Amino acid sequence: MKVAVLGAAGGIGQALALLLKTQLPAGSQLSLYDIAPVTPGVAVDLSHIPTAVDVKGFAGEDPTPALEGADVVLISAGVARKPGMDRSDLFNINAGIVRNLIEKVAVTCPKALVGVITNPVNTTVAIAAEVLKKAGVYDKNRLFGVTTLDVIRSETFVAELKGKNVADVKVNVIGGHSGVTILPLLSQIDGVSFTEDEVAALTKRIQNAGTEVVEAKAGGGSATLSMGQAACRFGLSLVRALNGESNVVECAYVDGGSEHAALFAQPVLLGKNGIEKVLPYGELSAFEAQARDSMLDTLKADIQLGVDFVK
Ligand SMILES: NC(=O)C1=CN([C@@H]2O[C@H](COP(=O)(O)OP(=O)(O)OC[C@H]3O[C@@H](n4cnc5c(N)ncnc54)[C@H](O)[C@@H]3O)[C@@H](O)[C@H]2O)C=CC1
Ligand SMILES: O=C([O-])CC(=O)C(=O)O
Repeated sequence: MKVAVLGAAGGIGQALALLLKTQLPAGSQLSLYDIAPVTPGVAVDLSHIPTAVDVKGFAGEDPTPALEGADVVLISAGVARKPGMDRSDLFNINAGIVRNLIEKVAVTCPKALVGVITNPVNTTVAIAAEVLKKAGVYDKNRLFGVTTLDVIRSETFVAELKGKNVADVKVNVIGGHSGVTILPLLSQIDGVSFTEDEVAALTKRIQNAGTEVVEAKAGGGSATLSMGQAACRFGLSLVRALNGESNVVECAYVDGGSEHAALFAQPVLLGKNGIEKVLPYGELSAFEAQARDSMLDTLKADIQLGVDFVK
């Protein structure tokens, strides 16, 4: 199994690479790529950790050597927010970065499962899909926007608020990955109930959690460590499914035939070819149904921006 991380010298990339080095199954290969010249050194550093995961690092303009033979590609290359910015403000720089990287994926490892972390995810996944279509290698079951951070935040905040063991709290988050498009399905959590005020406040906190980190870091970037953990969880789920494990389910932002938008985050069953089945997200409360419906204009506009960028 070979996992490639693009953007591997960055805040997310290094945290993710560390977690993968310690948690990938024995015999896996970890391939790190970044334009930053330090990247081979990041790989040497990780290679001193005693696990049976082989790490190689690549820098420079061309990601091809890092992508050769990759089964899973996780992309966190690009710029991060500073206070006062929206995720959409990252579009100008990150759109081109994702397009260029996916062009290489399309040529070098078109069958890989690709997880896009780079923001604005609502748009960068649309860009990735269009680039893969143009190259004639698009398989909607193999492309994912990584929204796992919204899931782990929801689980953490709910456990904190309700005094639960976080290991027992499971939350699905649907929609997209920015502001009002992030919709945690709090009404469905087993054994937990909320007042209307709690639902409103908690939903808002989850939607603004990225900004909470950006402001706390005060110009030093956005979530990197929690995102490293989230991306590791998602990447390991892809690996487990590729290895034939059954019942591997994650929420992700996918082209899953949603009635709501061309790309929509919801739970998916993962298998050897990526998405095995898009799962229904279940019944919504009145609050959630209203929130879902009112996010759709924003989500569709974000997607269209990506489609237009490639055309
Ligand atoms: N999906 C999600 O839930 C989240 C997404 N993000 C996004 O992830 C991205 C990365 O964030 P950080 O790691 O904190 O940023 P960072 O600035 O620490 O790292 C980004 C890395 O990308 C590299 N890079 C830039 N252009 C590249 C290219 N063409 N090819 C390869 N590498 C390239 C840089 O050299 C740098 O090492 C941002 O767009 C951020 O908004 C951040 C948190 C959560
Ligand atoms: O908010 C940001 O810019 C980074 C991000 O996507 C998150 O933390 O959810």
